[in-house]
Amino acid sequence: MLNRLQLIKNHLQLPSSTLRLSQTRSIHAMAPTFKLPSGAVIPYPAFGTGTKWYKPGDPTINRAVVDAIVSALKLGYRHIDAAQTYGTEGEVGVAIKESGIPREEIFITTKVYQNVGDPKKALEESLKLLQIDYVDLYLLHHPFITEEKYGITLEKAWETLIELKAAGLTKDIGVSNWAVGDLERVEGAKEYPAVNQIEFNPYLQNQTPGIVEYSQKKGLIVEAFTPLVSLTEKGGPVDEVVDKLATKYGKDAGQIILKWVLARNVLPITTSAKPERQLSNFSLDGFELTPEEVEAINVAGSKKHVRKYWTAEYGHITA
Ligand SMILES: NC(=O)C1=CN([C@@H]2O[C@H](COP(=O)(O)OP(=O)(O)OC[C@H]3O[C@@H](n4cnc5c(N)ncnc54)[C@H](O)[C@@H]3O)[C@@H](O)[C@H]2O)C=CC1
Ligand SMILES: O=CCc1c[nH]c2ccccc12
Repeated sequence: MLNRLQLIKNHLQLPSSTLRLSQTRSIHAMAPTFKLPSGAVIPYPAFGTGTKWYKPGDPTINRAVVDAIVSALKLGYRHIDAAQTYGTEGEVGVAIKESGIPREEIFITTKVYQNVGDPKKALEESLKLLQIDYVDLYLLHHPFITEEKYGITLEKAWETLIELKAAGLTKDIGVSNWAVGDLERVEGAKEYPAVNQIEFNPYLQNQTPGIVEYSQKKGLIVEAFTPLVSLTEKGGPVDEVVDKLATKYGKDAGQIILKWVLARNVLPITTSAKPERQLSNFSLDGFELTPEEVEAINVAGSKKHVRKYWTAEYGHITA
């Protein structure tokens, strides 16, 4: 089998069949499994198509975004995190076709934000852009849903996602940026969210008070966006701990942090335009952080608070 560095040099020439996840990830006893109510297991790390790639309201296909997604798929990523609001669902659809990887081998998440007033219409528009007839996971992008602003209540929006799952337009359903109080509002629904995608990293170990423990106790899979903020905003208290561990394990800082996310039983969503980083962020096997090393990052990270998203809504609450 090609070694990973050789892989990076050749990855654009990989045959369209490319690598199968089983070829690129040894099954490690410590590796968490993120199993959904449908029985599907969510691959990780997810490749993000927001943040770096935002183009809201711009329907033109950005080749650089397509190429980045194709590169990630050819390197072995099998989970794409999308959202209607990013404006990049068209690029995801083109990239899946160009990758030559069968659709059923790719776990595709998308989300509804601005047009949450009609989730069915929103999902149908997303499926058209993605060039697929179902998504694997559909999320309410945020909980700030009111009749005044969107013409629908949070509870009704959630019930609509339950209907969309029953109709087969999505295999599983969940939420993003929800706090404990939001989850309590759908406690009595026919189905409960399977996923809560939140901002999570050493500098934000609870996006809102108690949300990680509450979500995991209730059986939700917690997904982490912005896991690498301590790298994108260097100079914080985790740097020394992470750098020492990177040296100890012969890995880069990104791999240490993504491994820390997994050790917290949270699924990381990250992104990069660089194939080398894409490969590095995907290569998370072959080592495990000890509980003491995980705790060292917990403690160091708790000394600094960074929130990048939803500050208008959540402010800078330190959960
Ligand atoms: N549900 C929501 O409200 C949100 C969801 N997301 C999702 O999460 C995805 C990832 O979010 P990000 O903040 O971009 O994640 P992130 O914290 O992984 O940051 C990615 C950035 O880190 C840098 N980077 C990547 N790999 C690196 C490495 N190995 N070493 C050093 N630097 C590295 C690159 O500059 C890259 O743009 C988004 O694309 C989107 O899909 C992001 C924000 C909010
Ligand atoms: O999901 C990404 C974060 C986000 C929060 N608000 C907006 C608005 C438009 C695009 C992305 C986002």
